[in-house]
Amino acid sequence: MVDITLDGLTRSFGGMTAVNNISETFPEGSVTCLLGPSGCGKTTLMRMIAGLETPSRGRILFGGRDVTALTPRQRNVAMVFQYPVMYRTLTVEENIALPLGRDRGLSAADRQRRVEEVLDVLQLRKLRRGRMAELDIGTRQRVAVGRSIARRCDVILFDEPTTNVEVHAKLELIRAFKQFRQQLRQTIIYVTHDQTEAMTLADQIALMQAGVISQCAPPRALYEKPDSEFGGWFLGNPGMNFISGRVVGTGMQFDILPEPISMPDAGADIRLGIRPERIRVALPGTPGTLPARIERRFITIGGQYLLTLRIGATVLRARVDGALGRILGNEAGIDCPMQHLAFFRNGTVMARPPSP
Ligand SMILES: Nc1ncnc2c1ncn2[C@@H]1O[C@H](COP(=O)(O)OP(=O)(O)OP(=O)(O)O)[C@@H](O)[C@H]1O
Repeated sequence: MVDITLDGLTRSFGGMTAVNNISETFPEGSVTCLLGPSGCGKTTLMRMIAGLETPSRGRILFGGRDVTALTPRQRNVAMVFQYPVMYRTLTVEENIALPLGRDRGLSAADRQRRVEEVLDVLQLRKLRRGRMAELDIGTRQRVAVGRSIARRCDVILFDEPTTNVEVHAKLELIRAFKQFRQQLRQTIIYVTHDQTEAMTLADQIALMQAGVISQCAPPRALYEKPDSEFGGWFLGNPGMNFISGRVVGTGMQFDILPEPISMPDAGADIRLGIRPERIRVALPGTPGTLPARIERRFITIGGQYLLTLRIGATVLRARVDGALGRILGNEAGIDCPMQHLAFFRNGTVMARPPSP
């Protein structure tokens, strides 16, 4: 097992910088998801780690060894792409075994043992004699994963492997991924723009924006304590609410709070953030709540309601369970508990948030 260190890694294309001076370490045996909006540099970063793209500046180290100048094979990495690269006329078993043939150090018995192990872990045993051409894309992708893990590389890189897979096969693939993760602890980098996938699979998420990693943290920590408004907005469906306030004396007044907050360095550049599910919504007039108008509502797949609320000049979104959502009219009472508030100055979380 190796950890992966990026040291000032940069890649420019002409005047455009796709990856900008990234320094980060991904621990050995962990799954790191590179997550971010389209064009933020995820694929370019992954291709550099793979050895398919040459950095303009900076170094890549595997377990402390500088691999920047090495080819993908010399780096001992395996890759799984959006479109699995397969030999369509070969069987599942033959496809998994193929890359093992290049390993001269493996005996025929060892090779077979590895294939059997992969067939078990990915639940492909029944399909072992099936030809690739006959399989759906989700199963083909599972075989591609099998090929990558059979080689026992130090590092496996996944580039949006579930993008073209239909939803049921996708769940199957994710289940298989988690299964082999428990058994073989290789270091994995997984590129995705699907936050649910990242939250499910990752030990840590490297959230990218415009060529940099804006935050790298375990999924829960990233969700609960984003470093930036970008993190609060990008994660969550819908993302965090951001609310501007008014400076009053030595504090700030926000429409969603009953009292001004004392803040010696108050300023219009400060915004308050709260996640939709952290807002307590109650029947109008409930003690401890402020009156809010319900402007819109719709029911979500899980049966919850997503409400658009107005309170003074502030509009925010909140989630409520179905039972309450059904009986609410046009008014509600809301309470935004202090422990669920985040404060941002110019888009960056404040190191010392104010207290009430
Ligand atoms: N070979 C290239 N030549 C020129 N520009 C490139 C090249 N490869 C990537 N870029 C640019 O670099 C930026 C980052 O691209 P990249 O594919 O890494 O982003 P991404 O986050 O993977 O996006 P997506 O989620 O859409 O795949 C984009 O603006 C892209 O147009």
